[in-house]
Amino acid sequence: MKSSKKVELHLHLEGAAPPAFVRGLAAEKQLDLGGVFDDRGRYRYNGFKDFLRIYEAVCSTLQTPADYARLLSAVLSECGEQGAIYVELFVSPEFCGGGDLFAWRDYLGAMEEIARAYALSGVDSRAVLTCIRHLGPDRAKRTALCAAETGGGWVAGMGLAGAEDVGEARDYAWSFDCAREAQLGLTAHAGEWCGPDSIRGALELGVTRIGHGIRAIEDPALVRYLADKGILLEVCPGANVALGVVPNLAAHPIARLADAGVRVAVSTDDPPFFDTSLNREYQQLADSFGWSDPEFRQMNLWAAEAAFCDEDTRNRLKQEFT
Ligand SMILES: O=c1[nH]cnc2c1ncn2[C@@H]1O[C@H](CO)[C@@H](O)[C@H]1O
Repeated sequence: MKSSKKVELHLHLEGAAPPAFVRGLAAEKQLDLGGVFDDRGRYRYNGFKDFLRIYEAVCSTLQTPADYARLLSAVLSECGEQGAIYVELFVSPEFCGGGDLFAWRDYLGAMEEIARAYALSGVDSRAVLTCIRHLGPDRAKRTALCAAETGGGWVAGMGLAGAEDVGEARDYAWSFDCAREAQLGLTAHAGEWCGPDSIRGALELGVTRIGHGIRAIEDPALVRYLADKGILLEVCPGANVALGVVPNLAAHPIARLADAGVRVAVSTDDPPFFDTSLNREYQQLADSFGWSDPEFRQMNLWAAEAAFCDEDTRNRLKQEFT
């Protein structure tokens, strides 16, 4: 498992920031992060809403394009250690210059330079610009404009994350239409905290992938629909267990969804928050469901097919898993 190549489609850039890295930035900037860390230096939070709060405290240490370049370098380095050959990162212009297009271009330029260097060493990546649901539809429009204006290269998609129970997916239709017209790939978080209707709402935005989506399992007609349409679920089992969406991995619906013909691909979401890594996710799936090389190859092939990259990259990735 350890050295096998992997595609990861659901990784929040700030959520992948190692605690030591964030402590270093806070010290440099003389920021007091208060209760962000526990006494062993790990991120501390109590439930999902508190997780979102701590996430934003972590983001407060990331203040310049250079900070984001260093973060991306640390994250892609770890992705490489875990065997990732292609990664899609959720990046939010709201955190990179407050949603302003000109500021975002500076952050993007700094990150693209790092992404190019890692691609040359075998860890290719793309960014999925992510609207933050609990900041509301007007702020999301700014992300959509950043995505539309800077899409086509490293910026390959747009997504929606944050508090899933705030508003309706259709509130974000303008932003998703804007991104679609700019030919970006589309994904949205749904069916992590809210039920099958949240997934139906996300599908109305025209997404080809769902972030999490695991509560589809409660609705057999929806499961059939996802399978028939080839909608891929970006599943993060360790995150779901850590946040208490499912009680343990054995109870996780990933295997039942895959058995029902739904395309699933495993990711780590926010690995240091959830004490996980890609290798750990694979190992735990192997232990819980008896998955081995054939299942992992299939999953990575689905991920390659659903990736928001150009066709040359897709074909190269697919060759790795066929
Ligand atoms: O597991 C998750 N579920 C929902 N939202 C998340 C998760 N992890 C991070 N974010 C949210 O994504 C945005 C940055 O990409 C942040 O708003 C963060 O709170």
